[in-house]
Amino acid sequence: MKLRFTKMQGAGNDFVVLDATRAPLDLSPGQYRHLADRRFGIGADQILIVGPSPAPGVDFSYRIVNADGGEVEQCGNGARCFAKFVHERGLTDKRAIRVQTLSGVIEPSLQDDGRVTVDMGEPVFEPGRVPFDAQGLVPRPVGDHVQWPLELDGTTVYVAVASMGNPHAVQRVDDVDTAPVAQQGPMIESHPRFPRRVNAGFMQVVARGHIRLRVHERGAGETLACGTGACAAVACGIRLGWLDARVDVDTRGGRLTIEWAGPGHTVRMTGPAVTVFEGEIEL
Ligand SMILES: N[C@H](CCC[C@H](N)C(=O)O)C(=O)O
Repeated sequence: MKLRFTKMQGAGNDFVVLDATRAPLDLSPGQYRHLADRRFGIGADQILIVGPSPAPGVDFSYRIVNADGGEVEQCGNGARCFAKFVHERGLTDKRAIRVQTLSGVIEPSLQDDGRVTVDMGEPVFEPGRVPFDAQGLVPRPVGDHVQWPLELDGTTVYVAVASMGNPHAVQRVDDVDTAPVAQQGPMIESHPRFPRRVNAGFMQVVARGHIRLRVHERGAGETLACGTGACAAVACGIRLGWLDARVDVDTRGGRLTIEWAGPGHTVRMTGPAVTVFEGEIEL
């Protein structure tokens, strides 16, 4: 079958976006993997499937599938690209759009400068809800948060854990450029203490309002940017006492700005969303 798609990127995190607002699309994990394949398919970190409104008061739904074919709960850079997509295709004339995801309703809004701001909801830190199995571990209190020791093949790293709808484990490093992302990323992603696996963040604190971040993503490997990873890193960094309420996050693919006023508040993320090309693929 012929499948029309739109290729988009948000700070270098790239997506194949499929319009399922008029007709349902149900591809297999193998077909999603093929679309994401950078040699035999189109190439992308994630596939986004945009669907019609699932309920009154919500404008659209959108599903996220990682390059490995697994469906996941949330995607921050994808949310910005979703908003640009529905606007550019005339599927809505709203600038603030409510969209249902597996982990709840989020609200991207298009800014005058072309960037998109998304209310990403509240971060969750309770280990059992990340989910992270903290059984038998002694946490290290830092600020008003904790870091957990994670045994990685002989070395111990200390991570803060948080969920933005999807799971994140964030560690502080001196320099992201020399951080062991390639070695530790896959070990953290599949560590047995994360029953749903996890996105592994490596954060360098440049100043209280500025970090550099690399993320080895669950189901996709290291991406040039991870929106939910930036939200999780900043929320943990604020609670650990290292960051202020507004932080510029420099990723390898571009800059995101994250704001969080602390527990009881939602996290707001602002960043770019760009359509690269449209095409059609024979599936
Ligand atoms: N790899 C993530 C999904 C995509 C998140 C990322 N691309 C973002 O911008 O938040 C996970 O398995 O939870």
